[in-house]
Amino acid sequence: MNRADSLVGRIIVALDYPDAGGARQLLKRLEGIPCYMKVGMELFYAAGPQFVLELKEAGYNVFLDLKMHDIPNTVKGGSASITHLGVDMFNVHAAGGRAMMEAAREGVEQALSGQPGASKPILIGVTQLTSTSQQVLNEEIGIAGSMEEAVLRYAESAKSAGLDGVVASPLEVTRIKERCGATFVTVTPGIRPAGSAAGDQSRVMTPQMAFAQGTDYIVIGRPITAAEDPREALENIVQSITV
Ligand SMILES: O=c1ccn([C@@H]2O[C@H](COP(=O)(O)O)[C@@H](O)[C@H]2O)c(=O)[nH]1
Repeated sequence: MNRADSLVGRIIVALDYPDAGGARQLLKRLEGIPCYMKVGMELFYAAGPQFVLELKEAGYNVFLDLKMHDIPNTVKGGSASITHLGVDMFNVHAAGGRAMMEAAREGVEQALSGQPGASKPILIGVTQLTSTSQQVLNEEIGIAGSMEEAVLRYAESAKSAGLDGVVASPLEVTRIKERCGATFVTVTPGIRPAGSAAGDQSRVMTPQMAFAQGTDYIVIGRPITAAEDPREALENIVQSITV
């Protein structure tokens, strides 16, 4: 496998569509490119577990981005159900606290104990959404201090609960790795190729810079899905990170 191939597998394309039909059209255009696929709330609530299974049958690695945030017992059950689906990665909100994150991990373990040979999904905690700015964090959400401190607190909490990593912006990756270790996985949305609109994202970086910071996975939606030619947009991103 060359460098470009291995990096493509670390690009997660956000399939933010209102139905399976829209997502299938994009998959057709990206056919043969072995990137990760992300199913979030919009698509999952419309197309359900069946679409996740379809992606798995087509051979994709799948990140199920449902950001669970509920009482520990409920999250444990949700986590077990998601693990039964056979996804490769899923997440919970770190804001749910340590007991909730531990329950998520227990849900995974419980599901795997009934499925010998099944592979363990990467379980990650959402720190601060990449749409959240420093001002919103302090003035609306009411968390004092810097964004970096807030993200690092959640990252440490996720690590102590036994999670595999976190979702954060690429701006925080270096400090997360310093604090939680190089193998603690970072998954970073808020990715914008040079010249593309930030939209509702606040903490953004280019794909090339994000990988240079040491991120493990980048998540990209609209710069690909809203492009006139999504395949060309993805190929340009791949080229930008391999030069
Ligand atoms: O902090 C977070 C957590 C998740 N996301 C998700 O990533 C994609 C980003 O899409 P773009 O179109 O590239 O902005 C989207 O599915 C979000 O739900 C995030 O952006 N930030």
